[in-house]
Amino acid sequence: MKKQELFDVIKGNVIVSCQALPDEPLYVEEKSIMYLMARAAKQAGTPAIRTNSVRDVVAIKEETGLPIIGLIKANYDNSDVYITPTMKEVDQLVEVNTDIIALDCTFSKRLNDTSINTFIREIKEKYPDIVLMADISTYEEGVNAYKCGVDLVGTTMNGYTEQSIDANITNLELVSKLSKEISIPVIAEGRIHYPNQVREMLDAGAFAVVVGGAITRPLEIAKRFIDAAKGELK
Ligand SMILES: CC(=O)N[C@H](C=O)[C@@H](O)[C@H](O)[C@H](O)COP(=O)(O)O
Repeated sequence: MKKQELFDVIKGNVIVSCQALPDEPLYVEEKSIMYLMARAAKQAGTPAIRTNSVRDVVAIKEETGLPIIGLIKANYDNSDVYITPTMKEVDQLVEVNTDIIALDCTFSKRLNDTSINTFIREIKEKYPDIVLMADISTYEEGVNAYKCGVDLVGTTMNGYTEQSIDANITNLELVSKLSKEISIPVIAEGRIHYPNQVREMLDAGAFAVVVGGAITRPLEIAKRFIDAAKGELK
């Protein structure tokens, strides 16, 4: 799907993130089962799916035919960045026709101390038509990614990096601030657990909202209920 068409279908909508890492209950070694989560999300009306790994991109595309925001989580020594951290993962996602490629665009330490600006430039040189979603954790990182020419900025990493913990800004505030400053879609993503938060994010300026664990991670969902029974309501 072309960029404008993608933007048209996701605008004002909820994108469901369907992810299960090897240490999670819904990860099955032999075969991806996340396409079943994606099937449910499609029936509910989501216009796009965010997912991790080549096998889930392929399985979910085949099942739903929906556009995919794809990423590959990969850990490297001496690097704090794990969402599509190198060209190797970008190549793999391009190979399976991922519609939007999500990558960490924070200022966290990257492999061989490379800079995010250089990495974005290299990706755009290699794949001029690529649509990139920058997963950021702070306002400054969002503005920087925008200036580097990414197509969308998401608050995915807010609260997960040292610099964002220090910045102490909620996703709602971040969305509001960024959407006033940059002229590309700002996607609200990360710990959106209740439907009313979706409305708040859109009212704050979010172009679209990604909801993951609250829909597709049963362990996380069950734990919230169990914790509530113990008086630990979050
Ligand atoms: C921080 C990180 O690695 N986030 C990942 C990015 O793709 C996913 O594990 C999250 O599920 C996704 O961002 C959606 O967020 P939430 O599951 O909170 O709705």
